[in-house]
Amino acid sequence: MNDDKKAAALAAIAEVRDGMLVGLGTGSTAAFAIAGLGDRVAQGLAIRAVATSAASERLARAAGILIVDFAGVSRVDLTIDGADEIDSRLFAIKGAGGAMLREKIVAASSDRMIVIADGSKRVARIGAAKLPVEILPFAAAYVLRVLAEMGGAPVVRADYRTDQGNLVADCRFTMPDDVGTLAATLAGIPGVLGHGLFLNEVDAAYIADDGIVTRLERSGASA
Ligand SMILES: O=C[C@H](O)[C@H](O)[C@H](O)COP(=O)(O)O
Repeated sequence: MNDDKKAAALAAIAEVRDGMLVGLGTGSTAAFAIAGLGDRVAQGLAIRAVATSAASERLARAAGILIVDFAGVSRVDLTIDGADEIDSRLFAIKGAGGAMLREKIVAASSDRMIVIADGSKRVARIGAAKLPVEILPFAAAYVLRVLAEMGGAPVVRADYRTDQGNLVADCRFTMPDDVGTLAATLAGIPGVLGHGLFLNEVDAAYIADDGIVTRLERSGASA
């Protein structure tokens, strides 16, 4: 599985060119991309990067990648990130590592966003993975009530805060056909700061099975 994570990551970082501002994802698959980019930087690749988590920022700095503060960045050239599930529509569930809020912001700012994954993440339709929801602590009881009333059976991660100091509740919704309505409803709950449904952000996916990397493009093209 790790070999496939690495294969997908190395295929995706081949898209990174000199001068790019690169969004660095979070998680074990993104870590392979960060390490691979570090190797290319050591060989002369000139890039700057923004990180979607404190953990990825640490990894990137240790790998010799120049990190800039995303607060001053309005546009990223290319973001490479992992996912917990991805389907052929390039709908993804993210956030098992709790980084989905920053990940979605950086993805939204990116001209191109690539998901990298081993084949275990590829599904016919997203929905089996837990759907993480980031909650302002002040709003916790109210938001948890609403999520429960929506059928999400929320479970708050114990002893856990996001990089922004917020709570995460993992939900189990029966994924409707109209998943966009679920995404919009969740985003509209006062006190919800973000959630792990990525429906519009992913432009391409590199998915590796037994060393064979398949590229899916939002247009439907595959290589
Ligand atoms: O919050 C975590 C991120 O969304 C990760 O990109 C996602 O959970 C995939 O992580 P991994 O590559 O470790 O499976």
